[in-house]
Amino acid sequence: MLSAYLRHHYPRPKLAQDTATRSTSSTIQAAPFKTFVYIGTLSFFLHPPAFLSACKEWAAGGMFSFWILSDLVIVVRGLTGRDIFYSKGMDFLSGYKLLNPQLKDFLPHTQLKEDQTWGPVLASFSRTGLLEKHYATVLNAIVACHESWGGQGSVDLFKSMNQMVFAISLPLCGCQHLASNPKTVATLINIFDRLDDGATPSALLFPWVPTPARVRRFLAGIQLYRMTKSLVEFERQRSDIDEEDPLQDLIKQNYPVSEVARIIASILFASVVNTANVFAWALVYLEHHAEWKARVLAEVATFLRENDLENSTSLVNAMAGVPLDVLDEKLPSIELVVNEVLRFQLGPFIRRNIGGDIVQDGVHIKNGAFIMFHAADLHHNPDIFPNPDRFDPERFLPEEVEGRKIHGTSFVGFGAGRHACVGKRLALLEIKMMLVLLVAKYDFTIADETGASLRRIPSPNVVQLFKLPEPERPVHIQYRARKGHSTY
Ligand code: HEM
Repeated sequence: MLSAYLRHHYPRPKLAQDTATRSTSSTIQAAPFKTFVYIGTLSFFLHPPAFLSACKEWAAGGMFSFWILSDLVIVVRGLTGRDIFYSKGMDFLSGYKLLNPQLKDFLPHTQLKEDQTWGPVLASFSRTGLLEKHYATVLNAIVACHESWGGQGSVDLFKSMNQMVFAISLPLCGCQHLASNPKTVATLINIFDRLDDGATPSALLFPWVPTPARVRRFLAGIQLYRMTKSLVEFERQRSDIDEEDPLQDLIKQNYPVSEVARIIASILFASVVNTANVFAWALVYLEHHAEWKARVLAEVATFLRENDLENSTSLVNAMAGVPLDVLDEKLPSIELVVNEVLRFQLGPFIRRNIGGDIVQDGVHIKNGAFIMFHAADLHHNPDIFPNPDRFDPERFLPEEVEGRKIHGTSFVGFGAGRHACVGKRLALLEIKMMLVLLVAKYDFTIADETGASLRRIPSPNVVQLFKLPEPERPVHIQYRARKGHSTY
């Protein structure tokens, strides 16, 4: 009711003179939105993705700006926008902190020096050396999920992939001790669901109001702190200390427990949200494009055969013996599909300009302003990706990528520039492991929640701006163990 009232009183932006009380004093046209001194542009908070797409339509390819509380956000567009966004002097974290209340609470609080970032600490958790060390544990975590599915049935695809990636990520985040107990894993998943719940920009409004979702998040935070505290105490007493262990590193540097909890939480968020949803979307797109499904399955069959995994007495043991480099090189088609999924589904990114005023192509961005750039400005640009609505993973064949270099950075599925994703290799390896074990054990199809085949690719439900969305309606994976499948 409230949102209907607000929409009635503050309708979609129209092409008109700015009525905002503040002006950007730049050459970027300030959006003609109702702007409130203490809130900013109200319609942004009601439904951020809908607001942004309405603005894009309104601004017809041009740049526009709006207010979040007392901060100006400039949406930079096109290739000029890309150049501004990926230029020097852009702060990565303060942008996400501005808009994502969940991050605001869960990013480390320790003050860093001017030129420091959390990147190296976070990157230390995504070293593939860790994956090598925990290879068998990761494979066993996938198998444990399959065992909970049984030989035949149907489960919610996005939910179960989230559970699977969560279980894989725990040992890689230094929580191998917690990962070994399925009950603890279930509790942690529940904590993260509650932390994620209600993590929309609207939570920035009236943050003092204790809505049920906020109370749940608060309690989940305390529970996570307690679990991390016992983890840190356990790790402190361990005698078999491993020099390469990033959690041990943090403990040695005497980070407070609350800070360790926040670092582990941010790593788990970074590694789970995108990896799980990308893999789930990839299976959905494959279901819709039979020729690609056949191609991916054929590659897995060849991989199993070439590595003598087909008739192994224990697939997990045999697969743990396949070097990660081999996994990197093989199964190229699923990588092409993952890139194409990201090209379709990725949303906006945000930064804060802390490097002084910028003037480029007549656009003036003041120091301190936030800037947003939508991946679609590159990914759906027909000059860069001809016929952009067509699903065509071959766009990512090496020769095609080479041909696009004349455009500069054209694909940002794993980010670009100084904040490119540190977990890309890890994510692709995890996706390949999940794919191989899935195909080795099951025949599967993707269906809607009633069990009917998908007639079209489901619409994404874009609730959070910086997270790969899930579909509007649940999608299921229907599976049946293959006759004579490899034993785990
Ligand atoms: C398919 C899965 C993944 C996708 C699509 C993905 C995508 C991205 C993108 C687009 C960015 C850049 C964001 C920006 O420019 O604002 C990024 C950054 C980052 N990603 Fe990923 N990511 C994935 C998996 C992972 C995993 C598994 C980890 C960790 C273990 C991870 C850790 C990070 C970190 C720490 C950054 C920030 C780097 C920095 O601060 O410089 N990501 N990722």
